[in-house]
Amino acid sequence: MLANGPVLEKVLPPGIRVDNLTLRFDAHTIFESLSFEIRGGEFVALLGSSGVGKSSLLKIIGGLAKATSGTVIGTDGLPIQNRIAYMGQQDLLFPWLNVFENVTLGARLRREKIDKAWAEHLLERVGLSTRHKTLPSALSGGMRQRAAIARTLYERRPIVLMDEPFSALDAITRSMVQDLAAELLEGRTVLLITHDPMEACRLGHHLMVLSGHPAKLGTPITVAGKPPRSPDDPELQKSQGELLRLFVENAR
Ligand SMILES: Nc1ncnc2c1ncn2[C@@H]1O[C@H](COP(=O)(O)OP(=O)(O)OP(=O)(O)O)[C@@H](O)[C@H]1O
Repeated sequence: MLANGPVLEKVLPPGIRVDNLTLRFDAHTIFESLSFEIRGGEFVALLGSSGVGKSSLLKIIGGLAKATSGTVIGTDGLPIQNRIAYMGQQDLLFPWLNVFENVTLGARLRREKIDKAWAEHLLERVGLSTRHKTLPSALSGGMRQRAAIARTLYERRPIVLMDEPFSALDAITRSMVQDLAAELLEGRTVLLITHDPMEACRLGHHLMVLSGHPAKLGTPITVAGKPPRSPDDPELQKSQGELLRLFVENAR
């Protein structure tokens, strides 16, 4: 703080408050009375076996699907749907738009001026600087995913929801893009679905595991230290061990 100068306060984004959320498809209850809170500015990784209900939960939080009952609201008491950037499992790139046009699509739809420098910076950071004019059909699966990540980051929303965003990337690119996400999403409220315990422990402040039928959330695991953690960080390894033990217990 500068003496007699302005106090530079960091404005925290809103967190997410989920209260008594229940989801049923016919007689099948996916989860029941799920309640939890993600504090503003925290990066939470959500894990759990396939089909347990992770994507459904993320879509409900993002306002893309309806819960049977329960509420989702910002920790500031206001709705969050218009403050979210959402990246789903499918990259949803528009096939007739090139990479640059896809990344800046949100601005186009809102009829805003396009921040060309920001889009170019992101495309460079995800390794697509020579692909601005390429159509999605001419990209590999990993490239498409990187374009979708750039599009999500372009939005600069206070809350970011991501469903397995790095799954199609090779190990080296994945590590590079994880570093980029940790850097650019620092200070935002993030909920990331991943099947990769290492990824969760590299990036998350807290880890939540959804398990059982109907699914419940266990006590969150807190990972000490600042993301992105190096793979040989003892805190990462400790949390990864804790997570794997939990998976084994849940499978019994
Ligand atoms: N629209 C729907 N109608 C009926 N059942 C559905 C619908 N959407 C999801 N389900 C069911 O809800 C359950 C949870 O699905 P969901 O996609 O949320 O799981 P997940 O944990 O994200 O799985 P994965 O890790 O494989 O992506 C599954 O049994 C799925 O078949």
